[in-house]
Amino acid sequence: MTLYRARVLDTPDDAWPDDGDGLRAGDDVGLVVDDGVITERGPFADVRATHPGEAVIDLRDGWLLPGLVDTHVHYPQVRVIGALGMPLLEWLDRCALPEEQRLAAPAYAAEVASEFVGSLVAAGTTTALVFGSHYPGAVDALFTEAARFGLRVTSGLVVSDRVLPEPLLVTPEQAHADAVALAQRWHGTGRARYAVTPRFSLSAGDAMLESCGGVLADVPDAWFTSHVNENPAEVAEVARLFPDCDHYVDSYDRFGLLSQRAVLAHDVHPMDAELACLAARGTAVAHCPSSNSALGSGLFPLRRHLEHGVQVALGSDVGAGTGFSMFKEGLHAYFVQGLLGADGVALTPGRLLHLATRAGALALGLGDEVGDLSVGRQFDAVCLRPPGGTALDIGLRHADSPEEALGKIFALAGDADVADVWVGGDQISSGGLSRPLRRPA
Ligand SMILES: O=c1[nH]c(=O)c2nc[nH]c2[nH]1
Ligand SMILES: [Zn+2]
Repeated sequence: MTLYRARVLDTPDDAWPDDGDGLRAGDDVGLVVDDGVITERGPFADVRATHPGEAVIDLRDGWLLPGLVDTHVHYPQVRVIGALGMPLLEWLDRCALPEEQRLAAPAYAAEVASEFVGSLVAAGTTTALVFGSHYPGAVDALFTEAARFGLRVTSGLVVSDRVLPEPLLVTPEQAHADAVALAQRWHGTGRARYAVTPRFSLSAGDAMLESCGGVLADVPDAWFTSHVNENPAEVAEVARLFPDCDHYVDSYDRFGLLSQRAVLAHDVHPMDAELACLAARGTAVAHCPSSNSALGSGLFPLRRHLEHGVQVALGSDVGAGTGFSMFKEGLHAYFVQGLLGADGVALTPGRLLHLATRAGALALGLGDEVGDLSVGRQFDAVCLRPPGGTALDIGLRHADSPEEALGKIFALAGDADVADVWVGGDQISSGGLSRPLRRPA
C-alpha cells in the first residue's frame, strides 16, 4: 500500500445543481492506495493515525486532481495540429486525410503512436476515447503503445467506403473482418477496449453502417464512436446522402449504433429531435471547443444538451483541436458559454473540472472506476506543480480559495505544470518525464 498526503480537488457529485457545482476540495487529505485502488480517504491526521508506521508520499507542494479524460482525440493527427484558417471539409481534404494516409506505412504509424501516447501522458490524460486509424496495423501500434503506459484507451479501426481518398476506403466486408480481428486482440486486454468507428456517415454508406452494427453484435460490450452535426456544409451533405433519414443522428440510430456505449463528437448544430434521440439512447456527446473554434464550426449549445438530458464531456479533437490539454479545452468551453450570453451555461471552475474528469468517465462507462478520487476508484491522478515564478505558480500561491486556485489552473495550466501522473496506482510520469510500465497492464 501507499499513503499519499495532498491538496486534492475533485468532483464526485452532480455538477449541475442550481446551488453549486459539486467541487470537493481537501487541503490536507490522506489517501491510501492499495493494488492501484483508493482504499481510504480522509483528513490526513485521521488516515495517518490508522497507519502510523507507513512511509508518506507528501505531494503538498502541488495540487492533486483526478487523471484527465479526453473523450474525442485523433491519434493519426498529432502532426497536423495548428493548421488554421479552414472549415471542416477543406481541412480534412488538405490537412488531415493526406496525413492519415501516411499511417499505411508501419514504421510511420509506430512513430506517430509513440508521439501520440507521449502527448496524452504529458497532458495528464489517463483515459481517452481515441479515433484510430484507417489501417489495422496502425491501430495495433496505438494499442501496443497505450499498453506500455497502461493508459485506459478505447479505440478502433476507422472505416469509410465513400467520399474520402481511395487509399482510405475499404469494403464493408473487409471492415467487418478487420474490426473483429482487432477486437479479438485488444478488447478487454489490459485496459484496452474496442470502439466501432465509422469516420462519419458522410463517408459511410448504408452497407458500411450495417457492417458496423454487425461488429457491435459480434463483439460483446464494444463501444461506438463517430462525428455528428459539426459543420453546416457537412450536415447538408449528410441530409442529401440520407434522404430517408429524419436527421444526422438518425443516420446512425437507424442502424442500431446508438446506446449507452456510444459517444458522438461535436453536435454543434442539433435539432431538438436529435437531442431527444441521444437522451433516449443514453448516448453521450464529446464537446470539442477548441476544434469548433479553430474550424469555425460554431458555438456549442450546452444548455440545450443539458435541458434534454444528454450527457456531455470534453474532447480535445486533436488535430483540429489545438492541443492535448484538457485544461485548455475547459477554458475554451468556458469562453464559448460566456459568448453565448443568456443561451450559455455558467461554467464555474468546479464544472470545468467535472467536464474534464468525471463527466468523461461517466460518458465512457467508467464512472465506477475513475474520474474522481473517492474510495473505491482506481488511483488515476495528476499532480500539478508549476515551475517557480510562472504565472500559475504565483497565482496558486496567492489563491484565497480552492475555487480560485482551480480557476487559475484552467486559465494557466499546461503540460509544463503536469509533474506526476498515475494510472491504476502506477506512476507513468514523474517530474514531467514519462516512463512506461515495466510490465504492461
Ligand atoms: O473534427 C473532425 N475531425 C476529423 O478528422 C473528422 N472526420 C470527419 N469529421 C471530422 N471532424
Ligand atoms: Zn474528430
